[in-house]
Amino acid sequence: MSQSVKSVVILGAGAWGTALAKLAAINGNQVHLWSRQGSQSLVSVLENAHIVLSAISMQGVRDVASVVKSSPVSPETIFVTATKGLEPKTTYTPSQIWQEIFPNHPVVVLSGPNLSQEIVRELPAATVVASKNINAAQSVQLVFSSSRFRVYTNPDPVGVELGGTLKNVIAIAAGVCDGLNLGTNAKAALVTRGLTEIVRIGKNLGAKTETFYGLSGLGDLLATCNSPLSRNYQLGYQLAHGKTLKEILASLPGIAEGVNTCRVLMEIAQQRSIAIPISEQVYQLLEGEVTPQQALDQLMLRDIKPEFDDFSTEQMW
Ligand SMILES: NC(=O)C1=CN([C@@H]2O[C@H](COP(=O)(O)OP(=O)(O)OC[C@H]3O[C@@H](n4cnc5c(N)ncnc54)[C@H](OP(=O)(O)O)[C@@H]3O)[C@@H](O)[C@H]2O)C=CC1
Ligand SMILES: O=C(CO)COP(=O)(O)O
Repeated sequence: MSQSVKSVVILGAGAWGTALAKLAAINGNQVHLWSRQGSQSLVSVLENAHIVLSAISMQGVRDVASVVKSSPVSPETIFVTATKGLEPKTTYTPSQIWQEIFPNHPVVVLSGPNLSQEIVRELPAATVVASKNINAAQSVQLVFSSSRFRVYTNPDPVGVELGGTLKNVIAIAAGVCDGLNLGTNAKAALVTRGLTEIVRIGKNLGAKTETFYGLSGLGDLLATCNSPLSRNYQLGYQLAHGKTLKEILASLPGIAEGVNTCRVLMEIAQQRSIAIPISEQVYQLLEGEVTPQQALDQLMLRDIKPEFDDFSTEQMW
């Protein structure tokens, strides 16, 4: 694989930004890792950047994107977003925010089963780069692809982004499931029905259903729901052990985006009348309205129904 050296700016020196900076540097790219706490100004690092990748947590995305907007960037710059969240005020995904602020630049979503602690240990992993602009997605693919990180392109940025974002809510439920010792059958049922909720929401928001069965959907759901390295899973696990949300957040290493995402997700589901029973129980649990055991009972005692929403269609999705 050959390519010209690119100037890559990574915004956010948290766990994921640091891991991605390492991956881009492996291929000989010129990488600048920017943090608001560092000494370099944003203006100085953005000069001549081919690729600007944001690994900022959701709450900071619009602020940082607005500051980038007021800095000189090349008209050729590709923006990449690796954030997994939803904006409370607008319900926008991060890529929708970047595209709104930079309407004339290509925006690429990078998302997949990518627990950063495994990636910094140089364990093998795969991810997806998705964009309406296939050339931009391929440029980003070349920057990050290596013998330890396999990068696929995909033409459905919203689907890729929603898979990575919505699975965080199900990962909280999966942590609760394991924390309550409910067993492998329960966990399989939870994750599978969780995927159904993700597909329902995603389809309604214009994503392609098949995207959710790929790496950025099912792949990331499996990784996050089965690993204690996931902050969202950990949060659910500790809730099941009786800790309060406040206590857990105070000791969690980094952000658990599922908490904010769950609130925004509930709003979207209510506005569009979409059934998301598992996510709704996660919401009530986070709000302190139910205990983990009560959430489980509510799910098990729901009205019985067919497995699929519409069995008359030939394709199940
Ligand atoms: N860790 C992982 O395994 C993965 C994480 N992600 C996603 O990547 C995103 C970041 O996650 P992660 O790196 O783990 O989180 P961290 O909590 O480790 O880091 C968050 C980063 O965002 C920065 N930030 C937050 N708000 C602002 C702001 N207003 N202005 C400037 N910088 C800001 C923080 O800066 P500061 O340090 O100065 O506070 C920090 O660099 C999340 O959306 C997460 O879901 C995606 C895939 C894998
Ligand atoms: O998104 C992730 C893995 O793909 C990271 O999950 P957490 O944010 O739950 O740690």
